[in-house]
Order: sequence, then structure tokens, then C-alpha cells
Amino acid sequence: MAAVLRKLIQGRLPALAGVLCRRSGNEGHLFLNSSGSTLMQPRCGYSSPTESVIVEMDKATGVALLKLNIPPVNSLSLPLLTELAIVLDKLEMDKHCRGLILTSAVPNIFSAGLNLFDMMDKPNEHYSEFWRAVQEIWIKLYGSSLANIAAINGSSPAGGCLLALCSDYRIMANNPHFTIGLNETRLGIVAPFWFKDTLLNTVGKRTTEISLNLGALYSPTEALSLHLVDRLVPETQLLSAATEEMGRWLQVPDHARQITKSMIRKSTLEGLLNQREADIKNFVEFISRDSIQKSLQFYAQSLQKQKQHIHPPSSSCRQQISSVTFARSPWYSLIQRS
Ligand SMILES: CC/C=C\CC(=O)SCCNC(=O)CCNC(=O)[C@H](O)C(C)(C)COP(=O)(O)OP(=O)(O)OC[C@H]1O[C@@H](n2cnc3c(N)ncnc32)[C@H](O)[C@@H]1OP(=O)(O)O
Repeated sequence: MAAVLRKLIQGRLPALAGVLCRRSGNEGHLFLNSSGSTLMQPRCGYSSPTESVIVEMDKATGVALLKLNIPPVNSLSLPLLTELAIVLDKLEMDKHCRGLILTSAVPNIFSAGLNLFDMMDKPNEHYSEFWRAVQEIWIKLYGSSLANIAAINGSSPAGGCLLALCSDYRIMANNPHFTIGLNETRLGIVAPFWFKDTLLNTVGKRTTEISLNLGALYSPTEALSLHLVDRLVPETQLLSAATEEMGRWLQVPDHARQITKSMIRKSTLEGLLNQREADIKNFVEFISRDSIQKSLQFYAQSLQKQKQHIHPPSSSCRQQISSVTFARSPWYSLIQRS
């Protein structure tokens, strides 16, 4: 226990360390706009479609509701990741904040994962900066001292699934059109070891093997049966269920829960913290390969093509089709052969 605390103080687990140096915090609503500036709003609520990360702080309970708000699909672009990192730091340092509920303000989508265009046709410096930002979010969320519940109100592939996996508890809207999973192999890319470890810690080795190798995307019912999510509720009850669940987590004294969480997640976090630069180098080397760039371009185009071929293209219908047809498309065969 003493060693864990010492490491926290030394800053080896920066997010968890936040608990030891909480400062007087923010109150009311905290918003970050797309330029990265923070706006404090009174509790009476404020919503603007241009805000990319919205936080509504319940001062009475100390629970922050964080909504990703980048239509159409909450893809995790470099600006969004940067903004999210700032917000998470602020919440971590806010001594009034004890819990975080992560959800989406975009209907039917939790997050489409990493922004494909941040990984395509860019200089290596961009890939490097982007990957550092992805790492940063994982470190902050997986190592957060806050009780963290994901209210998954839409599809959540790849990096979107990773965000949810960082939570302490996942509740998903029971809509059969939604899918969740680490589908990286379907794009011809490989989930990095810390994505794999996060899944492994949640669902165990056998399910991780099958899920990652196949790049499987699961319906909510399947995800529940694999313990990828902890509970399903009707969409209309998602936030109330998450709030109620948060109550259960906040009944436990913070310090006991935080040290326990740290004890369980510390070695996984250190796996990346000890080799961040090497991991960035690997990513840049991998993503900049011609073959990988071609795969990503093909995948991005296939998203567009579905729109052109399926008519009329209702959003929920496309989601259902996408999870089935990618596995059978000529593009997928191409990946399988390469
Ligand atoms: C090394 C580690 C790496 C990676 C981890 C990752 O996270 S890689 C990203 C993997 N993500 C995916 O495979 C998700 C792809 N998207 C989808 O399957 C669907 O878009 C989704 C999320 C189910 C939503 O379907 P819906 O029918 O509602 O929307 P549509 O497909 O029409 O998409 C709307 C527009 O958004 C664009 N888009 C979708 N996903 C991404 C993305 N990840 N990054 C960037 N842009 C994305 C899509 O092309 C559409 O664009 P538009 O210009 O409007 O045609």
C-alpha cells in the first residue's frame, strides 16, 4: 500500500495521483469549446451544438455528467482528445467531484473510435502527436481516481469501446442496432497491447482472443453475456440507471475505493507508462506503411459507399448492415489476404 501511494506521489500514475493533490474545484457547468477554452456556466444549464465536450456538474452529489458532442459520430480527433484531456484534468483536480458519468450527446452513437482522418495521409509528426493524445486519454481515464460509469447510448466501435472499457462500470442502452467491440483487425490495423490489456482485464483471455482476432462487434445482448458491459437498460432509463449505479459506488469511502482501483489497474497502466515513447514509435512506423494507409483509405471509402448504395439510408439500418457486411466485403478479403 505504501509503495502504491509513493508511486502516486512520484507522479508515475498521474491521474490517480490527482486524488492526493485535489485543489479547490470548479462548480456549476464546465464547457470546453472547439478552440479549447473553458467556459464556466451556472448550474441552470446551457447547451450549444458547437460545444464538443459538455460537463454538467451536480454540486449536491459531486457527480459530473460528461457528454461527447461532436456530430456526426463523436470520432476521437486530435482536437477532441486534447479538449477531453483538459476536462478530465479539471475534474480530477476538483475536490468536489467524486464521480464521472461518460456518455454521448449524439443520438445513437457513443463514439466511432479514433478519427480515421487523423491516421491517414498525414506527416509522421502528426501521427506521433495524435498517438500521444490517445495514450493520454487512456492513462487519464483508466487511471482516474473518480468513480467512472459509462452510459453507452449508441454504437461504440474500437476507440469508442476503449473509452467505455476504462470505466468502472458499463451500462448500455438495449437497442439491437447498437454495436460495441474492438474491431481494429477489420480495418487491417492491430489494437495496441494496452487496448488488448484493457479488454483482457474486463472479459478474460478467451473472449479477448476471439474478439480481437475477429475484430468482433457485439450487440448489447451479446456484450452483456461476455461481460463487456455490466447491465442493459431501455434507452430512456440509461441516465437514471447510471446515476443510481453511481450512488452505489459513492457509498464506498473514496480513499478505500481509489487505492483498491489503483492496486488492480496499476500494473496495466505501468505497462504503457514505462514505454510510451516506444509505443508512439511503433504506432508511427505501423500507421505510415503504404499497405496500412491503403487499408484505411479503403475502409473510409467503404463507409462512404454504403451511404451511396443503401437506399434509403436510415442511420440505424446502416449500423446494422455495417456490422455484417464489412466481414464479407471484397475489402475485408483483401485484408485477409495481405
Ligand atoms: C491502432 C489503433 C487504432 C484504432 C482504433 C480506432 O478507433 S480506428 C476507428 C474505428 N472505427 C470504426 O470502425 C467505426 C466506423 N464507423 C462506423 O462503423 C459507423 O460510422 C458508425 C459509428 C456505426 C455510425 O454509423 P452511421 O450510419 O450512423 O454513420 P455513418 O457511417 O454514415 O458515418 C457518418 C459520417 O462519419 C464518418 N465516420 C464514421 N466513423 C468515423 C471515424 N472513426 N473517423 C472519422 N470519420 C468517421 C463517416 O465516414 C461519415 O462521413 P460522411 O462524410 O458524412 O459520409
